[in-house]
Formats: sequence, structure tokens, C-alpha cells
Amino acid sequence: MPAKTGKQYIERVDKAKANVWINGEQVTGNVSEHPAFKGVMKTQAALYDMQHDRDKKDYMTYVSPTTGNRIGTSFMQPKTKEDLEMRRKMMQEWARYNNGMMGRSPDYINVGMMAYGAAADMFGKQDEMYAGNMENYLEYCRENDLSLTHTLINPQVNRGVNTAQLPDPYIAARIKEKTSEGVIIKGARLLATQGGITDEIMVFPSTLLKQSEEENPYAYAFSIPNNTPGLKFICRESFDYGKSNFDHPLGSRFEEMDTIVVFDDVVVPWDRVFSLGDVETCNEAYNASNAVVHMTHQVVSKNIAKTEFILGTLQLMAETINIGQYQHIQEKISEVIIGLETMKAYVTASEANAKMDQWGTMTPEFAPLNVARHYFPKLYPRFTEIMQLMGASGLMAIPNEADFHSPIRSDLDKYLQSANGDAYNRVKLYRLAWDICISAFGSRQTLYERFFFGDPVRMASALYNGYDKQEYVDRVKEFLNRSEEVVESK
Ligand SMILES: Cc1cc2c(cc1C)N(C[C@H](O)[C@H](O)[C@H](O)COP(=O)(O)OP(=O)(O)OC[C@H]1O[C@@H](n3cnc4c(N)ncnc43)[C@H](O)[C@@H]1O)c1[nH]c(=O)[nH]c(=O)c1N2
Ligand SMILES: O=C(O)Cc1ccc(O)cc1
Repeated sequence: MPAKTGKQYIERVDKAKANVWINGEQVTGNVSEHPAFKGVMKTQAALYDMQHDRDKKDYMTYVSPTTGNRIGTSFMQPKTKEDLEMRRKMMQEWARYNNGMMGRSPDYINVGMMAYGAAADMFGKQDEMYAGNMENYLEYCRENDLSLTHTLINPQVNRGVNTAQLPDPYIAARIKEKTSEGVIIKGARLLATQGGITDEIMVFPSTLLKQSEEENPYAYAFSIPNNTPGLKFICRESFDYGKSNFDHPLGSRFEEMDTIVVFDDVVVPWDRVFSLGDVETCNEAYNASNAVVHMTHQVVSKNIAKTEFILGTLQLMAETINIGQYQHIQEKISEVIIGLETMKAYVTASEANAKMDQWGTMTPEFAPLNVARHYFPKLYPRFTEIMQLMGASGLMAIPNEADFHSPIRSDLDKYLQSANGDAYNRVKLYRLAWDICISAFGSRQTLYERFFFGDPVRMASALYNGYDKQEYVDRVKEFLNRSEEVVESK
């Protein structure tokens, strides 16, 4: 089928009736009508609709190599640098619509899935069937414009021992049995963002936690529909409180939800298994396929849009209460400008130095993207801190929409007016700032940026250990050993 529409996205997720639990209740009606999900699903539907916008569809979609249909660009296997640029343009179109607040818009997994599919051969070391499964699955996702959630992390029970040493072997989801139908999986995984509002779930090895042979039953990769029997999504409390866009400008639109995933003897059909009990393949899949590079290309492109939005909000705040002339305000906003230009430079460098990889995919240079994914988790908490420092009491003097339609309106109009505008528009802006840097939605954004790509401490170790430092060490040694004759001046 051609790239799907928003309506098709919603109808498909509603029809699937996945087993989603929230506030002690199972969602039995349409997910898209549930207060916790309806705002974000409407936004996600708008993203899909952009694929059909007459002015945008030339870059939001491309021609399928197998069916000739116009399909979503995030599934495209880039062959040239121009393809990479087009894909970035598409991803930023989505990111600018959600202001970078939806980390798991479908392009995040789509570009990873593209890379895994292109590198399908690497999954076939133990059995060629797995390579075929991976290749077929990519085509299935691509041609049906699937939306995917994913889960890589084991429950946070005891991080001092490895998965196999937990008190119950079925806390972390593991292979229980193999039958003629497929593989039976039992246990749990964390933390599937967009768990209840996508078509399928990709259950892959953690990219950072290298598994040992002892953890063999925990080494696998598969994808299954979210409504597979035995699969359950347990949601946290929603940060969309059903308020208006005025009251809760971000939470009412972009609350993606995070879920714990439980596998109660879930049967994964053989044609959906991509790797099984193969510790080596699981440990190398993410890097060797270059999925990490393509996903980071999406992340950094998205974070450019997010930083632009933070910058715009801060500048508007400065203008609203007339503080832009103070030096420390200028310095603080310039920190965000520096962050923005740095992120843009990383993406530009990665595309300019892109090369064809061994799987025939034009692949951005990883070094600048890798640095960007380490750097942004440090920048983003500072951005929200800057917003608090600039907002001060204004972040609390934020009556809601109902107050503006009540008898106290005249008080609000008088006391909440701003240097260059009325109270209504000033409060509208400061409610946005509150939703970025104070609300539960905003705090989750900060936590997300800190952790979504993995534990920053272990990521830093991986960077340190993988980075070739020898050339620089040798240069210093050479310098220390250099003996220069001292020429005495006459
Ligand atoms: C909002 C949001 C959304 C998502 C996710 C997280 C968050 C916060 N994640 C999960 C994410 O991948 C995960 O948070 C990180 O990989 C870190 O793992 P843990 O949360 O288990 O922390 P973990 O338990 O590993 O760490 C907790 C603390 O202990 C320290 N620590 C633990 N072990 C250590 C060690 N060996 N050495 C040094 N320090 C150690 C860490 O440094 C950290 O301070 C996710 N995942 C996913 O698969 N799909 C998704 O969609 C999402 N979405
Ligand atoms: O692989 C990990 O250990 C962390 C991680 C989790 C989700 C994700 O999308 C990327 C990395």
C-alpha cells in the first residue's frame, strides 16, 4: 500500500485492540479515544497526513523499489548524499511539527529497521532463515507503513548482577521454549515509549549491555504485533491531563507514554525471529548494521528542531517582559544559540563525510553524530535550567483558560499584561515555558534526553574505549623526547 494516512494509522491501532493497562484498568474501547492517548495519536496522525500533502510529498515519500508505490521516506535505503539530505528534510518536517517533543515519532525506528534490513545477511550466521526473516520484515514494515515501538532494557531489579543471576530467571524476558509454532518468551522488558499506540514492537538486544554466554536465553531479536496474545503494556500515569492546548500546550499534544512490557508465554512465530541464542550477533547487531548511525542521524536532526523551539521560546520570553537587554540574559540565550549551531554542524559534517557502507547504504559519518548524542543530554537539562532562571515567578503566575473566562478576567488583564502584549498571550507563552521546564511532561522530556539512548556513564566508557587515542599519545611522547638545540643569541 502507499504511505498511510493519519486516519489509517488510527483505524489500524484501534482495530488491533492491544492489551494496554493504565490506572488499574484495561483499555477496552478505542485507544485513540482514551484521554491518555487521544492527543498524541491525533498528532501522530497529522505526521502521517503530511506524507500526502501536495507540497511535501516529493520528499516525505519516495518510490518503493519493489511495488512502485510512494512510501514513507524514513524507510528509504539512502544511496547518495542527496538521499540522506532528503531523509533529513523529511525527519525535520515531522520534528518541527512536534517541536522535537516526540522522541519516538515513527522515523526513529524506521531508519533503524532500514539498516537492519539492509544488513540482513549478518543475522544469518547460525541459520539463513533469520537473514530472510529480517529482509522480509523490513519489506513488510516499509510497504505497510508500520509504526513500531521497541524495548531493549531488562527490569531494573538488581544492576549488580547479570541478567542470568536474577532471583527468578523469568524476570527479564527470556526464551522459555521452542515449539513448531515458534519461540515462547516469558518475562518483562522496559521501557517501550509509544507502547500502546503503535502497530508492532521490536524486541532487540540492548545496544550497550554486552551479553555473556551465560545470558544466552536472553539473547534474541524479534518483532511482533502489539496485539499478540500474552503481550501486555503497563502504562505509567498519563501526563496529558485532558486540558486544553492553552492550559497544557505540550502535554495535550505530544504525550507519548512509556510502558513496561510483559510477555506471558508469548509465541513469536518463526518468521518473526531474527536471531536466537546467538550472543555474538546480538552484541554486534546495532553497530555492525550501522542502525546506530542512522538512528543517531534521526535523533540529532530531531534535536535541532527541539533546540530551535527552545531558542524561540526563550527569546519570546525575553521580549515579553523586556529583559533582553541584560547581559546575563543575552549570555544565557547565546548558550542555546551555540548549542543549536553545534548540533547543525554535527549533522552537516556527518552528511558531507557520508560513505557507502558494506551493506550498500549511504551512511553518515558516525563520529560527529556520536559526539552529538553524548553532548545533547548535557545541553538539554541546561536549556530547561535557563528557562527557569529567565522565567522565575512568571512560570507560576499562570492562571488557566477557565480563569480568563471568569469574573476575575479584569484582574488578569491588568496584572498579567506584559511589556508588549496582553495578559492572555503572555500567560499562553508562560504556560508553554512551564510545560517545557516544570510540568511532569517537561520533566520527563529532560529525563528522556538524559537516558533514552542508554546510560550516559556507560556510553561515555564506550566512547572512551572505542576512540583511537594512540596517535595523540604518540605525538605527545614524540614531543617529550624531542631534543632541540638551544641557540644562544649573541
Ligand atoms: C523517558 C524514557 C523513555 C525511554 C527510556 C528511558 C526513559 C527515561 N528507555 C530506557 C533507556 O534505554 C534506559 O533508561 C537507559 O538505557 C538506562 O537504563 P536504565 O534506565 O535501566 O538505568 P540503569 O538501571 O542501568 O541505571 C541506573 C543508575 O545506575 C547506574 N549504573 C547501573 N549499572 C551500572 C554499571 N554497570 N556501571 C556504572 N553505572 C551503572 C547508572 O549510571 C544510573 O545512574 C527506553 N528503552 C527502550 O528500549 N525503548 C524505549 O522506548 C525507551 N524509552
Ligand atoms: O541499548 C541500550 O542499552 C539503550 C538504548 C535503548 C533504546 C534505544 O532506542 C537505544 C539505546
